[in-house]
Amino acid sequence: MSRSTYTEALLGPELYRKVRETKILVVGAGGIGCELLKNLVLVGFANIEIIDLDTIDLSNLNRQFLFRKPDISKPKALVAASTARHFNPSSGIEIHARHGNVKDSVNDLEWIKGFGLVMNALDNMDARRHVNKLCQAAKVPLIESGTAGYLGQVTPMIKDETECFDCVPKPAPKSFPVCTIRSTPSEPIHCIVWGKTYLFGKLFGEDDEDMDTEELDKAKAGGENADEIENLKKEAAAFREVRKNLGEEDGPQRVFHKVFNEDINRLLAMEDMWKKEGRIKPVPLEYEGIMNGTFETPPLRQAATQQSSNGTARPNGNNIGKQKGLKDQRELTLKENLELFIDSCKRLSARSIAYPDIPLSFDKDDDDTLDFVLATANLRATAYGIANKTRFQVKEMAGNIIPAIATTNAIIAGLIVMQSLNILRRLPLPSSSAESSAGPAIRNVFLRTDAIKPLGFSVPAKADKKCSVCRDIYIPLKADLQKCTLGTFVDDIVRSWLGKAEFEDKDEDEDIEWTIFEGGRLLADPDFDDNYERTLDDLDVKRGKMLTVRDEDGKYRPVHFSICEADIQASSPYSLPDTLPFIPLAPAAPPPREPSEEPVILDSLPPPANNVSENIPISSNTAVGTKRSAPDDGDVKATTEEEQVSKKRRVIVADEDDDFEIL
Ligand SMILES: Nc1ncnc2c1ncn2[C@@H]1O[C@H](COP(=O)(O)OP(=O)(O)OP(=O)(O)O)[C@@H](O)[C@H]1O
Ligand SMILES: [Zn+2]
Repeated sequence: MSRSTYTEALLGPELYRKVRETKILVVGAGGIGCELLKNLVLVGFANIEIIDLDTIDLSNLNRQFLFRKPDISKPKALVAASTARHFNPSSGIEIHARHGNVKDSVNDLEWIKGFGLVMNALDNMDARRHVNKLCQAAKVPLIESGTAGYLGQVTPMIKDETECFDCVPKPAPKSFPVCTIRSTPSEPIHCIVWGKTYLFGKLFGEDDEDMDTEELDKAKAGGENADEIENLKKEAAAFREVRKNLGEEDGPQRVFHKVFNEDINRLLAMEDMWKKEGRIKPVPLEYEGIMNGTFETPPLRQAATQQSSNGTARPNGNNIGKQKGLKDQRELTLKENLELFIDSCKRLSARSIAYPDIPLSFDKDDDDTLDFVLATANLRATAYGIANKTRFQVKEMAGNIIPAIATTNAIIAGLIVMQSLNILRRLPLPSSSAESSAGPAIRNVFLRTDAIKPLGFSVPAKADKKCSVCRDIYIPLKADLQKCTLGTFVDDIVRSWLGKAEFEDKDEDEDIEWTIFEGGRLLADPDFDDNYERTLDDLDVKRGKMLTVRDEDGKYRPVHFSICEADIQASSPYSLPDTLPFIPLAPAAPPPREPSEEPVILDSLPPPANNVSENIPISSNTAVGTKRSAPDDGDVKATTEEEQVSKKRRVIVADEDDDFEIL
């Protein structure tokens, strides 16, 4: 009896053949990816490609069971494949492992079309969106998944049948007004964000004066207190001074004095600022007093508001330090925080001096950076009468950690395989030319903390008609980029070829005018043909990118020509599909976006370590509101596609990078 006898009997010969023949792509070899790969191999999937950009870290070993200690620093995808292969040695399984970014240009539309089914096991929005777009463009079914602590989710996404990843608007990640962070914190998280994104950056990160000024000017324009903003500008200039002296013996002590004493005194001098209801004045910290135990710790703000404005002084924290328990889970005394501040400053400044060209950045797993943020946040919290946090808590909050639980990942990986079988039932055998059939219903599956019914199911929603990802038109364009000019693209491909396509509700004499974009760049429009002579290569339109074609009136859905590897046999510099697309009408333009209530936001935290859940919004690692416009490039108009479109239509179109979430 062979190893596959039972599986074959269970699935039936036809489904089992599909399992053997369908080419599967797994994106991510982390917590879910490792479990998934192991399951796929055990079920008998025989043609798998797995891609991951990362190498194995010690912290992965507690839940990514395809890895062992000697594998640390090796590429995840390669090790995962070589371990998993042995689980089913007799079955002729092929696992093609790739160490790389799924967003690399070689992973183009033609590449993704080579798969029968794609499974995401990712941890960030950016990559999820990218794979979603590729799958929608190529019409390849995608199973999206994620976990967050005890919660998890599996969501099949099938073109024209279910919503796609981008159909659902994503909530913006938590952000805070700049003045709350810089001048008037009221919660521990405000102090942590300040230590991690502001003070850390000022002392050890990239010193970007322009960005700083720009941020503060924006805050002022957005209505924040003008005096306060001027004050913050002075403070930023003073930082440049202390940063220079950080390496000296008393450098950290001078930073302490500036930040926790001088700057606080300066803020206190701004009487108006403290008149606002609910604001509690901070207390400047004193180095000598803390060190010799004479400094009187300010009362906690709850106590201060409940009692008189004088409040009751907190004990000096000397008893706190004697608490029992794990080292990381006990609260430090004020003196310990100060000592840790000085010590971590020294460690970090030694690193900065040793490698002056490499700006440091916060990493929850880097003890020096975590110690600095811990001490800084607690010192600031003390000055403002805010409760202190333990090292464990600061790590969790600063690292935006949602605990990754191996069992949750394992359950979700199992559910992905169950859904993949449902999808395979309706797909034709790769070796047959039949159309896909209406197979069993596919379901979104949720793992939740309900002891009676831990699994929930829902029928996937239909695609949102307005979704700019799954409702647009995608066309593979195999092009010799050194030969194909933009003029050829506009005249031969857009006007002649696409012009012959069927357009919904098009009048016979309607003459469509086109605008061409690549990502955020406007390359051509009816009044702008300066780039016509340039080749696509010269315009940096490379494999994996898309040339987007929009009609001037915004009547039709945009058409994206996805650049694929040139067909070497073709005599022409480009080749197109045999059939012309049908171009539907665009949905009505969205209403102008309301200005946000909080004019200036400070991006706070990086993406969480793990994935998704039913109710927990999880942010991307792309910075809030940043536009990835290309560098100015000759005649190319370096402006965003959205800006151009919105100018033309006088409609403000939401930048998709502003919206993150996860489902
Ligand atoms: N663009 C990408 N291309 C390929 N792989 C990616 C991409 N983005 C993320 N990944 C991979 O997806 C996997 C997600 O796994 P997981 O959520 O368990 O994260 P992790 O990095 O292993 O763990 P942790 O974040 O907790 O340290 C990671 O191995 C990561 O390298
Ligand atoms: Zn969609």
